[in-house]
Amino acid sequence: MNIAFIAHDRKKEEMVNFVLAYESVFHGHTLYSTGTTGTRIMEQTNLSIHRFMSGPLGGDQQIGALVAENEMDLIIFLRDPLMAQPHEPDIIALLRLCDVQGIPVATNIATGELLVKALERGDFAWRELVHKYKPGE
Ligand SMILES: O=C(CO)COP(=O)(O)O
Repeated sequence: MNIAFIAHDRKKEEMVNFVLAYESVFHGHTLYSTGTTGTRIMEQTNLSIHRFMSGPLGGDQQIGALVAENEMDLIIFLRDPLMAQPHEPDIIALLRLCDVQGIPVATNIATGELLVKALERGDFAWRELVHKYKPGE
């Protein structure tokens, strides 16, 4: 599965702890992130992550491009609901595209945990079919 991690600054520690807790589940998947989030996770885990640009510089949009192509299977996006972000339009656009494609996206740790347990259980197998039967391929 293609999985993306994104966390706003005051949520980065929570993200690192979350990924550490489920590191064994994430091994074997293809991992993506925005720039700083990925750096922080890689510093503290043994996971290899493809890092896009930092969020304010376009990283959310780069992940959004994969969502638009229906390539992303799961997104954990720990947003900071108490701080305005300069790139708020990019964030809204990413979440909109997730709704367009029906991509599971967690915006807080509680939902993230449920989705990772579902991933572990094999509940995401339907996404294999999405990849297999993509229109035009
Ligand atoms: O701003 C972000 C998401 O909107 C996250 O970007 P960074 O991971 O580069 O901090």
